[in-house]
Amino acid sequence: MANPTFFVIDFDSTFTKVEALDELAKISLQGHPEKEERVQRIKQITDLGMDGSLSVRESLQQRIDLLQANRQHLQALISTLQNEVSESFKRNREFIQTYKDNIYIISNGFRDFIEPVVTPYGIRPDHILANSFTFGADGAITGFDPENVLTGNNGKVEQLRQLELEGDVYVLGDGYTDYEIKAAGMANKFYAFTENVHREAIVDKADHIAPNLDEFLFMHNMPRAFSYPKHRICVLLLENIHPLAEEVLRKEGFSVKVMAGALDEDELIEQIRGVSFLGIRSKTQVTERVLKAADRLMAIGAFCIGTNQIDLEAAARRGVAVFNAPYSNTRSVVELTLASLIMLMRQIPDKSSQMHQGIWNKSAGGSHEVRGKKLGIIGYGNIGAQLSVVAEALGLNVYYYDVVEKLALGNATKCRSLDELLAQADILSLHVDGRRENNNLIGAQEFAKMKKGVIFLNMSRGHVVDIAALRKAIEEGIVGGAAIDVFPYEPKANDEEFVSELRGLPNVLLTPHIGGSTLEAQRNIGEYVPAQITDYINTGSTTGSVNFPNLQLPRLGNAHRLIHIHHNTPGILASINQILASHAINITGQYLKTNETIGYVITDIDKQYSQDVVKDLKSIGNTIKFRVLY
Ligand SMILES: NC(=O)c1ccc[n+]([C@@H]2O[C@H](COP(=O)([O-])OP(=O)(O)OC[C@H]3O[C@@H](n4cnc5c(N)ncnc54)[C@H](O)[C@@H]3O)[C@@H](O)[C@H]2O)c1
Ligand SMILES: O=C(O)[C@H](O)COP(=O)(O)O
Repeated sequence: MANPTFFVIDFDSTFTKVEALDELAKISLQGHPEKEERVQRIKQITDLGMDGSLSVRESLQQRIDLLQANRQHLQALISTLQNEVSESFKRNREFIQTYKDNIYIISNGFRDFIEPVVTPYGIRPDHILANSFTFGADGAITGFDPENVLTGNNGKVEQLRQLELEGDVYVLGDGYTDYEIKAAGMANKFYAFTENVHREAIVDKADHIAPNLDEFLFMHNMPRAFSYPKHRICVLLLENIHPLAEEVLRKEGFSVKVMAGALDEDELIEQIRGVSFLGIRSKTQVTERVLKAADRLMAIGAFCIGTNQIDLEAAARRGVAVFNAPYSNTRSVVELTLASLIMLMRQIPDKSSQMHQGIWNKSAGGSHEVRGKKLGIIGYGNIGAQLSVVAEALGLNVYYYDVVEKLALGNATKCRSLDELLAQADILSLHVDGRRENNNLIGAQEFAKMKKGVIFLNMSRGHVVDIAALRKAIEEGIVGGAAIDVFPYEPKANDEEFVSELRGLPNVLLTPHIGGSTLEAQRNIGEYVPAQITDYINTGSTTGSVNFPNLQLPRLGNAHRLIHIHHNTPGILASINQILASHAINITGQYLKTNETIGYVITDIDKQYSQDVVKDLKSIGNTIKFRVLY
């Protein structure tokens, strides 16, 4: 900053999360018969003072009269306040220490408790301007020093005037008396500090809103704990993601918007602007068009297993990392698959609906045990393999087919081709992933190769099965029963009708894509994906990403981390290092990994460097994204 700049910071509800006199009331009125009424009354008086509806002097005297406090209570108050320092002040000590000669705490509160709270952070005692209590002979607080300029109306303004600061003055506070300083022309700008309280009347008058100290320091490019304030990171969560995800991400400090259903392409294009992290499930299609419109997108979290709904390649090309939750609902799908196949083997869908119509049809006809039957698993990945193990425990003989080499678990038998599997299975269960090549993997030709009366299940993706061919196979008796959980088109939200050729067919169990929809699975996913995303945003770690090279990074020590994402072309690492060398920068750690699409370079460097380095690094050819972390 060119001019000397002075920072005037309020104490109550700004430096600390709480109003000190409210806290003192809780302590001093302990056991008092009117405690609750008095505490409430004191809070009301505090608010009236903050809004500017009551004079400072009246507000102080009325509260002191109600408090009945003494010196001992003050000791307890100081301990409370030391634990209640605002989080963003706690983490930004470096700013306070660097600018200690330019920072003033100006408060209508009392030096008696302010000084022990703020000086450990580096605030100079002579830069604390506040009131002071008067005490009786017995140690009781009787009032305040009436000579102190801060007891009067416009006290903070008067105090500023007396300081005769020469330079720019920025005021950071949550109350009316802080705004008054700017209104009186004694400050260049007033920042409404809303980390602890959001007073509409004050926010309306402010030049800027500072949701925390991080924002203020970011705006002025001053030493700070976070390179980028977290509340500026916008998260959009769609498709009824478990509320735990929202809770975790909010706690992390991000701004979170939640929407219940899925969005179509155009709707998503409208919503995606400004979003840094998008959370979806299986329904929302993240296409190249969506990614093109995403001006700030850093990461996508698929709060499910499948990621075929996302154009992973296009996301990588645009430097957007994608994460999912493998294994998290695997067990849920396995349980539903097993339950469904038993139901179908006993013709329960029909029996149950007959019962609902009042028809008692007790008969063993067409009903079979699963024990000893051949279960054919198509796709022996995480779900297929777990199904294999649990199904064997039920006495099923497991056969499987996978496009990649997979070792058999337990007593399962590997088939060398899909046809080999289709020809012998009594029950066929699909657990392939939703890659494009699997479109209509099972159609008329495949049904024709199956045993007559086969039980057919699809819990993978809707487009993997030709639905018209399945309907025909059911009508012709090739398929003796089917459980279908996924469909080529699925309703966007619960209020949309489900339309399908499969409705009304005998011994067909239709479920609304709920294979992974158990509270256990959704809770796990709600916790797992936000953890991955925050790790990526906070440290650059890409462990578990499905489209970025996977790099697990050490915690950032006393350094800044440069994150460089580029198209995978030769020579980028050399260019990065040339630039760092030309600026004589000390590298404390460096990591590189590439995949077919992108290269990911992490460089930890000493904290002292000129901003030209950042400019130079951003201008390296083939750079996709660059950010600095600390
Ligand atoms: N119904 C639901 O609610 C639900 C829940 C979870 C997962 N799913 C779906 O299930 C799929 C499988 O999940 P997973 O965790 O087991 O995934 P996975 O990636 O571990 O397993 C998929 C397996 O299918 C194999 N495969 C792919 N195409 C094949 C083909 N044409 N023929 C034979 N094998 C093929 C792969 O090689 C892989 O081994 C997910 O991709 C998702 O689409 C659905
Ligand atoms: O891929 C998955 O995990 C499943 O298809 C479940 O998707 P959902 O979260 O949309 O139910």
